[in-house]
Amino acid sequence: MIEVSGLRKAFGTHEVVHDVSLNLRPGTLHGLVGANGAGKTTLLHCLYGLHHDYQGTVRETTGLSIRPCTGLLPYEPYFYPRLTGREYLEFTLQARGRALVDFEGWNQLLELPLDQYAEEYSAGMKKKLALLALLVQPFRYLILDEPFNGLELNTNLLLMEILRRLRGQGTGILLTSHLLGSLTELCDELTVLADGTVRRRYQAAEFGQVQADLLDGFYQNKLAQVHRLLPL
Ligand SMILES: Nc1ncnc2c1ncn2[C@@H]1O[C@H](COP(=O)(O)OP(=O)(O)OP(=O)(O)O)[C@@H](O)[C@H]1O
Repeated sequence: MIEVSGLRKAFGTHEVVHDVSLNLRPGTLHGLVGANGAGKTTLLHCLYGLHHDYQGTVRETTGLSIRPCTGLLPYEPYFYPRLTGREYLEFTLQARGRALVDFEGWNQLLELPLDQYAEEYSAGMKKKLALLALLVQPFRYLILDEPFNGLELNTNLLLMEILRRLRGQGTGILLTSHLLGSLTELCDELTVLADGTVRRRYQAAEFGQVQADLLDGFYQNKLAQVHRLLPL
């Protein structure tokens, strides 16, 4: 299991993650929700080791080093210029010292033009390529930052089934999304972040309360403001 304990992360003097603790267990789907700027991406980057200058601990409890057994889907995947989709996939395998595999089975699902330059893909195609690079190799953990964002409806439904299957095979998956319905349909556990702290955790049996907790007070205040700005 990946265990995060007492995590604090600042950019300069601005602390954006304050004393966050959470666990990611193998064979579970753990959703992370929170407003824009709540600290979700920063937390994921600390877990994956993209930030090292944090306080607290992030560890795999069996002693594994996290990065080699974990795949990260970044919020905005970046691709080197003049690299085709296929070359990018080959590069990601080689970078981890893995043998090349046949991509076609997975690409029958995502239907990418693998021989075109990845930098020329649409935003949704780039997201699919970054996902494909994770799906063609085995990982004990996956960290997915907004995996559904920008994907067409069919692919989102496929992705949900793929994530359920990976969970069934024992993968521990931590994902962020602003699509609450997708998270409550998919996840075993939700953590709500607000202003860099854990506001509340929910187990699946409690998911019915999440929408009311997250939205009702916020939405009623904003709705009153809309009515003030646009009186009928
Ligand atoms: N490189 C950086 N330098 C300075 N501040 C940063 C940096 N990255 C993030 N922040 C700040 O950290 C806070 C948390 O940002 P973060 O991207 O983690 O939020 P988020 O919850 O993922 O938001 P969103 O839902 O909009 O993606 C924000 O106030 C943001 O401005």
